[in-house]
Amino acid sequence: MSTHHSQSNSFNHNKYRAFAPIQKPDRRWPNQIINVAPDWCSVDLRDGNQALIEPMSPSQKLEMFKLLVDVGFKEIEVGFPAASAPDFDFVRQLIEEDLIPGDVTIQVLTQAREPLIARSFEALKGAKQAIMHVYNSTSTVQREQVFKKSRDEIKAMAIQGAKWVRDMAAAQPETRWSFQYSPESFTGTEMDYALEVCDGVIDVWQPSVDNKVIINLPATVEVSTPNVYADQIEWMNDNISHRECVRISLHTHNDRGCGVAAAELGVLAGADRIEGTLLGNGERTGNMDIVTMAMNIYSQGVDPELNLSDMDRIIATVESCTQLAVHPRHAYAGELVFAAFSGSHQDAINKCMAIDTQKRKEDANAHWQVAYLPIDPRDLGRTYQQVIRINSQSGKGGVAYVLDQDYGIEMPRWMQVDFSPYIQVFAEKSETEVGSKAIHEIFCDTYLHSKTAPKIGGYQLKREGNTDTLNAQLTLDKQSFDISGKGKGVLDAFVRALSAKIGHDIVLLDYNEHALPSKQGAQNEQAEAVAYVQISINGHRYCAAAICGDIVTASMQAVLNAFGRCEVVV
Ligand SMILES: CC(=O)SCCNC(=O)CCNC(=O)[C@H](O)C(C)(C)COP(=O)(O)OP(=O)(O)OC[C@H]1O[C@@H](n2cnc3c(N)ncnc32)[C@H](O)[C@@H]1OP(=O)(O)O
Ligand SMILES: CC(C)C(=O)C(=O)O
Ligand SMILES: [Mg+2]
Repeated sequence: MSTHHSQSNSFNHNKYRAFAPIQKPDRRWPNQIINVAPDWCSVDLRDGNQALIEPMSPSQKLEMFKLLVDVGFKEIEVGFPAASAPDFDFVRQLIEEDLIPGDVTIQVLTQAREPLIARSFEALKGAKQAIMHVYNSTSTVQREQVFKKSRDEIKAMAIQGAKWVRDMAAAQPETRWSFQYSPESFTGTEMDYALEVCDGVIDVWQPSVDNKVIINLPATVEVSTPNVYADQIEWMNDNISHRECVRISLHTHNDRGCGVAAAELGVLAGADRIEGTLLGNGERTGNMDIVTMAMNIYSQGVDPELNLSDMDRIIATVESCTQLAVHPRHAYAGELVFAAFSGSHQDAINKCMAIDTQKRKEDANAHWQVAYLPIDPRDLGRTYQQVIRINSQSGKGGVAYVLDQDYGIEMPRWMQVDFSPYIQVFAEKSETEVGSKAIHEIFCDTYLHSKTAPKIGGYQLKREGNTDTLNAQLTLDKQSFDISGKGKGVLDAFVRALSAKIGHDIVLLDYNEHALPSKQGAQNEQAEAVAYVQISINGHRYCAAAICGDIVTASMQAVLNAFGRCEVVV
């Protein structure tokens, strides 16, 4: 019986076949952990570059190279010099202008073709140390359909390539050479055959423990779940000849979205080295993203041996060199990856951050345990502004956090409850994010700048025993009037005086005050204080605040501002 799916030509799963997992009863990698960083090799300037709409210009390449050096890469694939004059010239520039630090080894890629290998050696003339990376495709599909060659013929191509590399390197002894071989499309290659080819190349190069060869096992196209890749790597790790003289390197792509996962599982399976690019630019869906993998390692308390703390520079450089924007949700680097808009997340982040701040005062290495934030955003130069952001999904905690961080306004909880709906209504109406300036303006308009509130002109206070006697002069609409009252404390006396004046009982429900941080850049400026009050008149509650150099005036003005919000007229 035909189904809708089988009738459709354009979306027909029947033309695909499941990837056959390899049988591996002795699988060990699931029980391993990554407790040391692998050796990293950046291929931004080669695999990343060859995938761009417009390959990098010489100045972009140099900018990228400098970034890679500063981040801490010790091995950098700088190009495919036989491909084009700009690729060749860039390698020459690095060598002739002595731009390669002593502890950095450059690497170039070449096909297993004599003229291309010769051109690549020419490009590397005068290099102190270098890796010559030669590849040929070994997969069934490539053998049968692209090269139309038998297994033996493809193996012979690899071995011949290895011999050319060996012999041409011997002719340039001033350079300390390392050799790298990639059975390209390794994951689509029968394992016994991939092993046979790699062993053949190793046999030509005769590595030693002191001069190892690199066998790079690429997932040129990601075709399986990452566990299958890990099985393949573990199998190669167990069976390759002269393992002690070989660095097993991984080079994964991201076709199924698991390039990082495959590389991580491959390291569990015994690999020593990882090739990838910063933020994952590369062929099709990209190369394995080294930023993500290194940060994953970092987040487990292991030194990734790359310094990614200047994430803004990494993003800016990658974007300007590749002309590709970093996705706002890109792991660790995206603009939104540490941002919390939703109220419950903000609440949890706030509470955990408060505890973390205390913990960190005592121990800089205290365990980072902040809900919703797998790592401390400050490690990557991110600020709290990028963490707590306000829109219609936010709650009182987030709004309070923004006012506190940007304006030093530490709203008490009862006022947060009162204030939150004002922001909610604004966010719903504007249908946009509400910035901290707008939040502050709404706070001032709501609580500080009541047009109908009288202003304190002056006051006199006398204390006898426990009783304060207060006379205060108020102004409203250019008219002045006096009020007076007695109470236990200034505020009590003031509230009684005002109640008597208006003929309604005012009940002071809540009161908080604190000093405000001095404004940035202001010198010798008198510190200001803020007072927050909640009063009740005729069963209705009103909140307000006031800011003043004198806390007594601030507290009385806050009561007046709250009073100004009610409908009762003096
Ligand atoms: C998975 C990867 O990323 S591999 C790296 C891929 N990167 C690039 O290709 C970018 C740089 N490449 C180039 O600029 C060009 O391909 C060049 C200059 C290297 C070669 O260009 P051309 O000589 O025109 O050959 P072309 O690229 O079409 O290659 C196809 C030929 O090379 C052969 N070939 C391809 N790869 C290899 C290899 N690794 N080893 C030996 N021969 C190879 C093919 O069988 C084919 O041979 P044929 O012409 O006899 O059919
Ligand atoms: C040249 C090789 C390593 C490559 O880029 C790939 O297979 O993806
Ligand atoms: Mg690749």
